[in-house]
Amino acid sequence: MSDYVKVGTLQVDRALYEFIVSEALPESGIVNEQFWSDFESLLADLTPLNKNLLEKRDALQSKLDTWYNEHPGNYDFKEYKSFLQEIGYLEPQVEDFKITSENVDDDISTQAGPQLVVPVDNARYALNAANARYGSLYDALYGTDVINEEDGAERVGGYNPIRGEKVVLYAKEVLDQIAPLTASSHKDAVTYKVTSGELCVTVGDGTERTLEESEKFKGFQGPAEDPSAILLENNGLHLEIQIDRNHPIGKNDAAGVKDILMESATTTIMDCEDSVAAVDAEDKVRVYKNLLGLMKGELTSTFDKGGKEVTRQLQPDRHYTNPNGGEISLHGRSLMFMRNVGHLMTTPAILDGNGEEVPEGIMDGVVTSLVAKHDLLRNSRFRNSEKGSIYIVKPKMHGSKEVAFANELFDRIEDMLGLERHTIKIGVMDEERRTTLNLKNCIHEVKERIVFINTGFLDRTGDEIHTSMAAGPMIRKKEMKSSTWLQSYEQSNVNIGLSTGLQGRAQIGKGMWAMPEMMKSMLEQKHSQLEAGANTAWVPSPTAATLHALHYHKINVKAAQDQLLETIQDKTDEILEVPTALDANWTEKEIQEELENNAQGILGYVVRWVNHGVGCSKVPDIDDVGLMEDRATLRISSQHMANWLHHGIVNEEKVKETLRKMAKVVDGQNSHDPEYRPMAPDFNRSIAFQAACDLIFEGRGEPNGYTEPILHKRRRELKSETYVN
Ligand SMILES: CC(=O)SCCNC(=O)CCNC(=O)[C@H](O)C(C)(C)COP(=O)(O)OP(=O)(O)OC[C@H]1O[C@@H](n2cnc3c(N)ncnc32)[C@H](O)[C@@H]1OP(=O)(O)O
Ligand SMILES: O=CC(=O)O
Ligand SMILES: [Mg+2]
Repeated sequence: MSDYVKVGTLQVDRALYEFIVSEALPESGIVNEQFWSDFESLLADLTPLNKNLLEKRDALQSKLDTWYNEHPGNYDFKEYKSFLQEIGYLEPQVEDFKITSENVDDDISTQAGPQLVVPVDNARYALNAANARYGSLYDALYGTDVINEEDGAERVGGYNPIRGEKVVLYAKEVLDQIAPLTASSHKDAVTYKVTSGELCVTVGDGTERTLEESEKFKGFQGPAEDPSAILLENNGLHLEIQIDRNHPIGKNDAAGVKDILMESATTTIMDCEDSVAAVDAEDKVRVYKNLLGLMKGELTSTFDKGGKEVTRQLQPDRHYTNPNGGEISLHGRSLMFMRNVGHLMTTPAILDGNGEEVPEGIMDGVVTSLVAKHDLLRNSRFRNSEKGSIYIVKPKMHGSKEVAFANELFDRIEDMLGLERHTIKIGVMDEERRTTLNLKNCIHEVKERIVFINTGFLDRTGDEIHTSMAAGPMIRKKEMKSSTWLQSYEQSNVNIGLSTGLQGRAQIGKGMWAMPEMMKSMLEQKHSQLEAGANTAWVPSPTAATLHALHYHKINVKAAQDQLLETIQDKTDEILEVPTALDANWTEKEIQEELENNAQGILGYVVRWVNHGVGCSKVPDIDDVGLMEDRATLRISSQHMANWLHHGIVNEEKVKETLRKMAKVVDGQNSHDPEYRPMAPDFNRSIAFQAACDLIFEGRGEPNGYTEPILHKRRRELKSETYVN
């Protein structure tokens, strides 16, 4: 139960108050009384603006619903577009301009590489993510389906040398592609050494080879004649050949190579948003504490792994001798962004003078910036930003006024925390339809602090369904990825990013690979995001980051972007193509399959969210493929079901029956967990099951189809029940 401390007119939950006063404020250069009084005025000034923006969202949605209802079936496109202009949904476009963001770390501005996302409330995972700047290629290959299990190469039990051999072969082929040797293969190497500043590789017949492009050799560790590590660089990404003839793998390798370490997650998003379940002050403090620990370099996590106690902490930087005998050091950790929540939710962690919950996005902005100020003040043994910037990702904004509001919030936070103007950088998620359509204007509002745009296609799909809910039944979920609106949205995002000068200053990012176990498919497909002009793209795990890094070695993103700059076109009309299936003639089997797949994903995710407070889960779909589910994927599934219900493709009874059936399946999938509370057979008593029902049956009326309001309400209900019992 909440216990509030009165500070001025604010009431601050004691847990949050104590965290701020005793952990976040000391050494930040900010005085307690001043902090709270500035926070109070900031809230007083900005809360009404935040509310107005949310009202505007609802007003526009209501106009859209009315319009679609008045224009059933195939409407006149020109008329539709004029209507969107009239209501201000399509904004008049600003004049051409270029962004001017300064003090952006190279990891963002010029280095192309994978972007990892991690729920920051999980310290073990968050530390793993921060440390995922470098990852073992051998482990990534051995542990995933990239290497097949044929001919005795199964992934079972202890180390399988047949599999190991395949891994080494694959990895050496990677080396041959990234840093080829003159007239030889790395497979033939027997020694690596450094002679007169050059990498010298002796092959099987005793001949000496070197790199085809000698400038790719950047450094080494250990003695030049017998190095323990060789550092290479290609397309701005590093990799390290690790040599140890006493190591179980190295001793069986002719050149003593024990592993190839790949520079992997160049940047990481420490997520406070869709992969996190944080519904009250207790939860928010857990999130903020981990962030503070990361920024002060003090976070540790101790856990049991394979029967052994392991303590994880941040990795130090990496040091090498350069070819000329000098020293070089490289970041040992991924550059961290912090994803704040959007403008929608309020939080009971602070109540304002009227006793009302304050906007959670404002609180996140203030507290995460305060926490990150410790990095700028060098209150840590490590640096996150060498350039003295704070990186915040702002999700779920609709249109340029909402981006302008985020800009104003950041200005105010900078004033409050004594930071220079534009110290706080912004990553703008292009994941709502109104932002996609007005992206140029959105970027313009933050042109001095923007450091990324990213196509969050998952939320964006949810918003596509919700916005045009009344237009008709939507195409099936799996068809969305190839639909016109989505493809044009992806292209338009890159076009606008390039034409507003993001190249060389900021990231143009693409979305999540949501099948964490399908790494072979990822390797086969995710390079297309780079070819489409992205210099970063999201991955769900460190292993995926290491494998995705291979794409950046193959593709020179800057060259791809330069080519795309030649062919920029306006895509507005295509983006406006609503993905309805007005003539659909689905069979009963297809309809049931769609329902069951959506229901399984919803229930599998929601049960862990509501009952266990887990915001991101791997949930099997009906084909038994484990999918990364977070609030954005939940938004899609629940809105899709709500849409088919609304248009009579399915009826309420059928949906309920499917939910009950799939709840039993999900219970079965979780039966190994002693903490798990089954949803069946007493469905009415399961708060998680009720939450899933609400998300579907009330989905049409939820603001922009977001799932947060229902999830928060139901999780709080469960928490209060647990405290009472
Ligand atoms: C639409 C959007 O907004 S997408 C952005 C939000 N989504 C995310 O952030 C996805 C992040 N990924 C995850 O949370 C997880 O990978 C999941 C939930 C998908 C799968 O988790 P699990 O089932 O626990 O994974 P699995 O058992 O295969 O692997 C666990 C190991 O991988 C590590 N791991 C998995 N994901 C991550 C991650 N994102 N960052 C760091 N480490 C990770 C864990 O630390 C653990 O290793 P450890 O034992 O050494 O600590
Ligand atoms: O946040 C990412 C998305 O796809 O949504
Ligand atoms: Mg999103």
